[in-house]
Amino acid sequence: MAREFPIHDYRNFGIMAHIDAGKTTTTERILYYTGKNHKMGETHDGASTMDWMEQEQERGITITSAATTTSWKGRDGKDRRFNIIDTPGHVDFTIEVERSLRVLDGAITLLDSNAGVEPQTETVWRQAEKYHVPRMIFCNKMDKIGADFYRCLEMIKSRLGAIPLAMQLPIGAESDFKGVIDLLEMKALVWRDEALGAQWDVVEIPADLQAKAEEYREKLIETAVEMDDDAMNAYLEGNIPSIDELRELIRKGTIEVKFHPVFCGTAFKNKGIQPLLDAVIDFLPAPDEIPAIKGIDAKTEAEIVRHSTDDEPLAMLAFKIMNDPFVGSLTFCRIYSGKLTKGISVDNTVKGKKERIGRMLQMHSNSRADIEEAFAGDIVALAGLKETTTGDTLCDPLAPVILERMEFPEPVIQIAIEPKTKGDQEKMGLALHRLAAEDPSFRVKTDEESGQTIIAGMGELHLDIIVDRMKREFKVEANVGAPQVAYRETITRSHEQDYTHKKQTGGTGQFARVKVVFEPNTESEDYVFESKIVGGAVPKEYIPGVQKGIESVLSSGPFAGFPMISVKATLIDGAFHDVDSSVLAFEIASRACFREAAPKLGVQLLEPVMKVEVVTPEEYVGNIIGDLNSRRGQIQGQEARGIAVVINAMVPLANMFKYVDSLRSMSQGRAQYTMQFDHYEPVPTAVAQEVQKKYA
Ligand SMILES: Nc1nc2c(ncn2[C@@H]2O[C@H](COP(=O)(O)OP(=O)(O)OP(=O)(O)O)[C@@H](O)[C@H]2O)c(=O)[nH]1
Repeated sequence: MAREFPIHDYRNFGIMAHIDAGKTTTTERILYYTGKNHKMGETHDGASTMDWMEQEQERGITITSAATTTSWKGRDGKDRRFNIIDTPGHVDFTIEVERSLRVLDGAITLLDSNAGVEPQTETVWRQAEKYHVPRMIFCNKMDKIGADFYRCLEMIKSRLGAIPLAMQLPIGAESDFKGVIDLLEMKALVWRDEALGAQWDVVEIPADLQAKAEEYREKLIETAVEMDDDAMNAYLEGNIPSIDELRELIRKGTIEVKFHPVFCGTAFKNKGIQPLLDAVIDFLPAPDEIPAIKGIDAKTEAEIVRHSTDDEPLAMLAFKIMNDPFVGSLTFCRIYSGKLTKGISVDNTVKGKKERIGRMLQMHSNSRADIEEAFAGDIVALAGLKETTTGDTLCDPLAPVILERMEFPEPVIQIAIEPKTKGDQEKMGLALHRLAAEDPSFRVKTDEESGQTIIAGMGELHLDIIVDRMKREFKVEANVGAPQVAYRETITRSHEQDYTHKKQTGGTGQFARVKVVFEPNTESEDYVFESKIVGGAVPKEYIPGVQKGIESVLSSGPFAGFPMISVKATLIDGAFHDVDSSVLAFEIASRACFREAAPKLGVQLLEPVMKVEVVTPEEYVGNIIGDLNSRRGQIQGQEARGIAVVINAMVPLANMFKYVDSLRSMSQGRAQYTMQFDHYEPVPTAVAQEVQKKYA
């Protein structure tokens, strides 16, 4: 089977919006117009087409597929393939959000034309900015009271620091919104009515808007010609580029993220969607128009690049795992290079495992197609993968590559969690298990002493979102405990300790003597054990007992019971008894030996320190820095990003609880932050004593 569409005719894009801007409505209209839909429904009335799971429809909840494949005819009459990738509504620092942004080549950002750029729009926007995703903007809800296209343009400049390129002007607004002026063609598109699938007439620009249209066309041309010196010089000499030339220039500028074409309409009243789809073809990039994906050779770790073509070896990225009521677990993958055929075996280079490609599906809005083969640029849903989790690379075993080197630091924060009703215990376990499979930075464990379920992750917000998803997606309500910092303990001094364990109460006794030097391991956080026994003072078979004995006592440090890191132990001498010595006796002796030594080792409490990045409008910088200082934070620097300011700081995790709320109130909701674990650092004495009181 050959490929259906050349790669140049693919558009893999997402629709990004804050809650309530109309993402669901717009996506539905797009799916309807792109012809794969047979039914149409409003959101929340129980019949919307994205709600393809029947029980979900009854509850009126939208479950979108991670990616929906459809097509649209360009102005040249030729079909293009669209893969519409779902972007999560929650924008936070979980791995999943980053992944979905990673696999799309371009995006449409929706604005509510009445509200303009809202704080949440800024969040979504900055996230996409980080990944350099080319974006167009659709000012939706032009039919709403208070809708103001021109204010939106202003806010794109002032709030987002971005350059808007108005491609259209609205004709009328609010209940009087009739259609749009196309500033390239200089024609008016007036919709006949508000029904779904309503036609529009292409007419002359209304006289009262002619001057304004000319003014904005000129602005458009001036911005566009900046993309090309020749075009600019020609323009300065009075030569206006042709419409096709302008399209090329705008395409270039959009793909290079120099500016953002802006459109307007109302998804709800079915106006303006089709021109937006034309614009996806005209201005958003095909997979072969963005920089090739980088990776490393799984064997040599040398950097390699994979281009968007079928001719290179297979390489794809798993970006989302979804549970499907019919097929079970589905792994959504984007193929970056090469071909994928049903039945072949591929390498999961991150896990070091093989996977067999069984059932392969392409998801449409209300149907799914079994496919035998897929190509570079495609997004496929694979059923029955066993080992693969979000973020893994699957590839040709003969050309092993890791597309993205992600290191997952140990979780630094944990909370105890229990279901609100006892009956939900099993459901909760299942839900947590699924969520952990999707997100490698999230862990679940059972506390051996208390039997409690403990969830651990990268931060408070991370765990909040997990609990929230459990409620929304798995219908399990849970009570959660207070978040706890994952402290560590270490030693700061060396000491040599001699210890003899002797127990002789009739029958076989126990005997072991060990002499151990304990010292800080300055090389790493690991526990290192070495034996310097010569001449059989401690027979070889007992030495693993010594190593194990010390290791077991390190899991709960003497200061407050936290795991110990960076300890080196060297066995230098000892003694044994022919009959009474055993591995167990040496284990017991070594444990006691460490306990005895502990008071002389200068045990110290360590806390996780987070690398925090705050992105904020300039006016809040002073307050935010002051607040970070009061949290024992150390400011590393600040820099401009667009019109926003990025503040970098190192802050102890213990002082970052509820930071999201403080930041929100300090900045009227306009600043965002991300944080990740950076290193462990000694806790100041006063704070350490508090911790000791609480935990020891
Ligand atoms: N007046 C007007 N209302 C709209 C338009 N588009 C969407 N809406 C309404 O806005 C509300 C939110 O629309 P959704 O499509 O559910 O928005 P969403 O962004 O998916 O929202 P969440 O699912 O909550 O994230 C719904 O009541 C829609 O009917 C529009 O063009 N005009």
